[in-house]
Amino acid sequence: MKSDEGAPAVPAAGLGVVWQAQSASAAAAPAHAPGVPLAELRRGLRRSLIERREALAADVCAVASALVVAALRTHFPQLSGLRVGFCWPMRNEIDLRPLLLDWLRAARPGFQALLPVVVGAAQPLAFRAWIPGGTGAAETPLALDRHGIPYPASGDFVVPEALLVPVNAVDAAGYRLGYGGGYFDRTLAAISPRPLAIGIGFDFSRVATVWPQAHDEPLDALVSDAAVFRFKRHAD
Ligand SMILES: Nc1nc2c(c(=O)[nH]1)N(C=O)[C@@H](CNc1ccc(C(=O)N[C@@H](CCC(=O)O)C(=O)O)cc1)CN2
Ligand SMILES: Nc1ncnc2c1ncn2[C@@H]1O[C@H](COP(=O)(O)OP(=O)(O)OP(=O)(O)O)[C@@H](O)[C@H]1O
Repeated sequence: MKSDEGAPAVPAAGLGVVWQAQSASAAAAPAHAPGVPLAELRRGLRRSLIERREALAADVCAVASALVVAALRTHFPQLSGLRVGFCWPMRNEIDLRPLLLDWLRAARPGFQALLPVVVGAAQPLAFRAWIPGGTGAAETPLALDRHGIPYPASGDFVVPEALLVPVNAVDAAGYRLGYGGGYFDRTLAAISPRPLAIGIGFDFSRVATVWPQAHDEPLDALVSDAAVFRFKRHAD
């Protein structure tokens, strides 16, 4: 299969799917250190999991990325025909670029790879198409945003149908912690219809609770290097 050339040899269908109920009660914070403000607990959890990931060796990150890519191919094949937002990896995040590049080369009608554009600190993210070199089409010029992350410097804004959302922590109900900017929560709340939201991260990012807040938007699924988790919606 041409599109898999160069990909590390990992089992494509070896990862199981776990269904988890996303109940209203799961959103109620369970017992925690009495007297410690939730914002502080969330900050501490975010910091410790980012530190754990940043301490990983490059080859560990590469293997985890290959496993996540294999699971996305197997369990979410519909993504290859959608407008898919993903993130340029930073600080040892899972690297999805080889997958998006494969899907660009496959050129299924309707597919676009989109990168976020930070428009403003309290704004939802916008998205622009990413076309890397070597696809035959004009390459998208990248610039660095206020956080030092590459983003497409020009092009129309495009509304994503699915978002591959990096997680620093994710809980049993599908709530996540990012970097504390609130960007993805604002983005998921702003786009209608709501895009399919798939969390992407290391399996050690899974925790019992992130003490979700009123503004937190739950994920539909999480793909880690160990399994695929689907968060079932309960009719509220
Ligand atoms: N690779 C990648 N790109 C992404 C995201 C992401 O999670 N991963 N984002 C996902 O939303 C957006 C960027 N969000 C970010 C939010 C905060 C910081 C940041 O550096 N925050 C400071 C602390 C800020 C504060 O003082 O509160 C830090 O972590 O040091 C970086 C990116 C869009 N691009
Ligand atoms: N829909 C929203 N409307 C207004 N403010 C919001 C919204 N969503 C999040 N925020 C604000 O953003 C701030 C950070 O939120 P939170 O700690 O959940 O970020 P995060 O999910 O870790 O960040 P990110 O999505 O950027 O990775 C909070 O102070 C919150 O009030």
